[in-house]
Amino acid sequence: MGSDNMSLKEKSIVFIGFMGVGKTTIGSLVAKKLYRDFIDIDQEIEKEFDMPTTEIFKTFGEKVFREKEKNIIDFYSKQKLKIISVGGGAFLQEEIQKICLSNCIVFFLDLSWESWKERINLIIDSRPVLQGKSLDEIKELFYTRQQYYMNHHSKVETDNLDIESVADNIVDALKTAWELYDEH
Ligand SMILES: Nc1ncnc2c1ncn2[C@@H]1O[C@H](COP(=O)(O)OP(=O)(O)O)[C@@H](O)[C@H]1O
Ligand SMILES: O=C(O)C1=C[C@@H](OP(=O)(O)O)[C@@H](O)[C@H](O)C1
Ligand SMILES: [Mg+2]
Repeated sequence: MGSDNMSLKEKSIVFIGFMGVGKTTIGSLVAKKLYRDFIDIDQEIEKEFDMPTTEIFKTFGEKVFREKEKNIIDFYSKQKLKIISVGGGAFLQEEIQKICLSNCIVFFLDLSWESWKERINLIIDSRPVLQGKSLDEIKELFYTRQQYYMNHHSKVETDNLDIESVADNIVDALKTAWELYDEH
């Protein structure tokens, strides 16, 4: 496996990080700025099941969701020039980590717990993993999950930055890397 035949510039970009850090919003904006296709893995899963994630969890269970998540990520991460946002639970699967890290450039969107908890109301209804949990339980999940996100190529700080600024920082970082490592 791997992507030895792909130049750095052709590699797809993958965004990882905890629920609500902005993977979908920022990924979509970065795609627009780079004139690339944007793929949100959750949206692809929802299209396949023709129902929202919360319904998929209720009807088929998390295991079925995770299997579909892996298959869709495997499909898109092997393609060139895509901007891909995966769900916050994707990197809990070692196989997904391996596929993304070997084929793509993986950006970890980092946000502190203090900033994250201000955002909870924006996402709670659409994230089945958070539902029925106390704030303390969510905090524990937040910190437990961080170890999986340590497997990345580049970390992006997002605290106190609006979506536009984060996306611009990512585009700048990519352009610098592409120039530095341009094989031609
Ligand atoms: N840098 C930011 N500043 C303020 N709000 C943000 C920022 N990034 C994302 N958001 C908001 O947080 C919510 C969750 O964003 P989303 O892109 O769905 O996150 P994820 O895909 O990581 O779960 C959205 O309402 C989005 O507008
Ligand atoms: O962290 C998780 O386990 C999940 C995160 C969600 O995506 P976002 O990270 O985009 O919210 C979505 O894949 C699903 O609700 C499960
Ligand atoms: Mg998302």
